[in-house]
Amino acid sequence: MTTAQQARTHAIDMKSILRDTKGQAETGFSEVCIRVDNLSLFYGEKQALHHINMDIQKQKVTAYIGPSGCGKSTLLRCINRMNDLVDSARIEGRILLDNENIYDKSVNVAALRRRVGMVFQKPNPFPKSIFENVAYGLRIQGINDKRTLEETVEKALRGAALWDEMKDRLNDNALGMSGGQQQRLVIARAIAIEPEVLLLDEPASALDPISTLKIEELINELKEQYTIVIVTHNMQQAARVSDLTAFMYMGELIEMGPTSELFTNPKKQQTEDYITGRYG
Ligand SMILES: Nc1ncnc2c1ncn2[C@@H]1O[C@H](COP(=O)(O)OP(=O)(O)OP(=O)(O)O)[C@@H](O)[C@H]1O
Repeated sequence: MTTAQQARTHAIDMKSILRDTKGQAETGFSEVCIRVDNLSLFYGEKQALHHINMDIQKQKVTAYIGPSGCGKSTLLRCINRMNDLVDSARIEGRILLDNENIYDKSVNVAALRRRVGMVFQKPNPFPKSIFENVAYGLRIQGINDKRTLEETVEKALRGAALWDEMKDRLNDNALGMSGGQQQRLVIARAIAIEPEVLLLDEPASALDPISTLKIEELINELKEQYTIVIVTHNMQQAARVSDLTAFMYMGELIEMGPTSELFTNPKKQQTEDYITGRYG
């Protein structure tokens, strides 16, 4: 197949994914949850994000796509100030969460991270029981009441579609779970403390296709309650799970819009080139 034919086939594939994906057609916008306002980020001298402006809608899934190194994870990590942990990182601009600048000096970063949970590419359960992994966030808040812990763990495991599989194994070590189960456990750990926002950094890239499907189904369910931002390398995945997609290139936000529109009718040539597989 020639490159042009491959690109056309790819575009047709994307259209069928979008057509088959329930709920994708509704582009009704909800309230703004997070406003990224003229955000730039520097690692030392190197500028990794350039004047990003973006609104993230409440209880929608927003996907960040773009070639490797374009700044997707950096931008994601800015939303719960994980970049504070990188000494060389410096930001300019603001990120408003429910209208409050999360970079304001008065902000308590631990409290912010309770409101904005994060799940990484590689599942990172603690070497503890399944129960204690999910209860962890409550315990560090000083909550040790047995009944409260049990209720919360059950609710979080149900929320992460793991309860039925794990209810008889709650005392087993979490490291004995499969990779897909571990990733859902980590999601359960994140939702146990009832954050408002969930940041998912390529949550399925280390998983097999069945576990990936489960994570995608879970994302669809979680958005009823949470605002979700997901970084993904996989455009089909972005098309399947997200309501809105942001395409980034070399630290800039090139285009953002309803996922179905961005994939079928991109406004910028760079977006079109990327989604039709011409680069990246
Ligand atoms: N801790 C760091 N220190 C210095 N530079 C960094 C750091 N983290 C990322 N970068 C650089 O910032 C740029 C953006 O990286 P980032 O990881 O955000 O991109 P990405 O789009 O998520 O990439 P990928 O898809 O490969 O994960 C890259 O040039 C990267 O090398």
